[in-house]
Amino acid sequence: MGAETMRLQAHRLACARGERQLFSDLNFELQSGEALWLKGGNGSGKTSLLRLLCGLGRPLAGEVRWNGRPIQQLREDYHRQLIYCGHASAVKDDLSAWENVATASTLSGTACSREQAVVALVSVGLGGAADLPARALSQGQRRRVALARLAIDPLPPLLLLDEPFVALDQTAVQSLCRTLNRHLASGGMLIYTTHQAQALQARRLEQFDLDRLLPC
Ligand SMILES: Nc1ncnc2c1ncn2[C@@H]1O[C@H](COP(=O)(O)OP(=O)(O)OP(=O)(O)O)[C@@H](O)[C@H]1O
Repeated sequence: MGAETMRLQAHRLACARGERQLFSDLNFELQSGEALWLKGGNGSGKTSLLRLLCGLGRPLAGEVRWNGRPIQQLREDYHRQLIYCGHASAVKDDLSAWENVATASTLSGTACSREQAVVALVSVGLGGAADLPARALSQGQRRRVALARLAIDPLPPLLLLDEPFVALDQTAVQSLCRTLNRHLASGGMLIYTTHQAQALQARRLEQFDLDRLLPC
């Protein structure tokens, strides 16, 4: 990741879904080694905000900036800087668990062998399912397949994780926390949602509660 200081900024962001405006004038800045915990009740806009931050959604107003430049200008250059792990895990039914991990890693710029993918699956407690087609896995297991990508180094600097701890047992939660803490300690950045506090360590760990934003 290098010693370069990275910076993600949300600048006066406003977001609407359907007829409803979820938030406006939302601002924050995140730098290397820092984490942001997005809090808020169901429907408060956490997923919508993560989608704006990774460029999958367009804000009603304001902009997301990476190292001072709007992400709309950076496009692929920005996408290579991040992993977005959404609610609905992007796992392909026809591929085996290890093929899913290797494909996700390769597509995000880190070549991955079968052996590396299996080691990553072991770290999320799924080593025994490496050769099973994803369609044969439970929702929790599919989630672990998606998260196994995070166990393959090097990771891009920015991780955007929507409810990463859901459906994981205690061992898998601890393993994921270790991975995320390593990422933060090496200068990576993390934005995540969760309804349960986790033992994450960062140079700065901010909480942002979408329920506490002023009504639009
Ligand atoms: N595709 C869509 N079209 C219209 N409205 C949507 C769409 N997706 C989400 N919404 C609405 O936007 C609001 C915020 O949804 P969002 O998924 O961002 O909330 P959340 O905080 O992530 O919720 P949860 O904790 O339940 O995952 C909700 O009221 C939801 O109904």
